[in-house]
Amino acid sequence: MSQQNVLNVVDLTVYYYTKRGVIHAVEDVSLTADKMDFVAIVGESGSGKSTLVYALLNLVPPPGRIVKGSIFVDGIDILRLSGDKLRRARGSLISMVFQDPFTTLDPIRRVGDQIAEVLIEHGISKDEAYARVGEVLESVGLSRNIANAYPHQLSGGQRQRVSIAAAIALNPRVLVADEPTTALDVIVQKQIMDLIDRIRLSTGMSIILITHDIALAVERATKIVVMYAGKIVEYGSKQSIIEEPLHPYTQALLASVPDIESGKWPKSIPGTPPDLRNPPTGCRFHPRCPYSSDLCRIKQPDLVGYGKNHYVSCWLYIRK
Ligand SMILES: Nc1ncnc2c1ncn2[C@@H]1O[C@H](COP(=O)(O)OP(=O)(O)OP(=O)(O)O)[C@@H](O)[C@H]1O
Ligand code: NI
Repeated sequence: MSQQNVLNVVDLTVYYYTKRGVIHAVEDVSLTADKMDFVAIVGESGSGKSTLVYALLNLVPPPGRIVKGSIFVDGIDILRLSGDKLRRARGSLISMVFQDPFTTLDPIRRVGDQIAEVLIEHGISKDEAYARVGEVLESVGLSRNIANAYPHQLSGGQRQRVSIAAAIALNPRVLVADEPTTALDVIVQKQIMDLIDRIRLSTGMSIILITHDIALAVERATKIVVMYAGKIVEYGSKQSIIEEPLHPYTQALLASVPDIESGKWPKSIPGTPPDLRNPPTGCRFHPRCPYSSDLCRIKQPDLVGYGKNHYVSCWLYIRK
């Protein structure tokens, strides 16, 4: 992996230690993002997508714990930081936009004060912070006057723009977003995605976005990460993944995208995702895989390179 990667995740493993057992939510995940990359993380519910991105900011809630791994942003390992250093890294190196802006915005404070506070905490003077608030609100397509509004006076789309403004106010290298548009209607969803893309292209920020919407990933991403049961099963440039999906799970996911032109119904993937307290042996997808063999039941396949910028974890592609 080159030194130039803005984000470099190495062997990240995150478990939840619940009373009913240890949930293997993210296991040995490695991935990279370059400047201006738009990485879409896809996979069924419960596959570990949110756990992975919360870990990127060292924000996994208890009873979750990062068991091992490194997360380098610009060469700095976020997981080796604590206290003030960690707080400063959040926001200036990597920051996050959540699904529901109500969870991040304080309902009883003006939005401008909330954005300014983030800047002041990072050592910026009050005057400079308020000047930056106006600027960053405009950069997300809002008027400067919005600074005086309270969150409830804004529409859902405006609120999400405010949280994006707060997240990018310190010009982080990486912007992480966990399904940032699911609470919004379709037209506003597109506007917010256009905004995120514009920010990426104008600042060079890397975007890491979780989505349930495969069509959105196909439309916007430069890289696609496919997660299944806490593991990356396939990962690569968007082009290579859609032109030549290798993993049977990726093939099934892409086949589940409704084909509007042909009027075909989407195919759902037979079976259900496994219980991560006791994941299947070998390849975690083997119980649902139409191609599974004895080897798949016994031994976990490594994530191996297949062509340029394309990695897959499947025995079908490993010379035995
Ligand atoms: N706070 C928590 N305590 C215990 N287990 C958790 C917690 N958060 C997530 N998990 C478990 O970790 C696994 C991965 O969950 P995660 O939320 O990361 O998946 P996801 O891919 O983001 O799912 P979704 O698409 O539904 O948002 C699941 O088995 C889930 O039940
Ligand atoms: Ni999630």
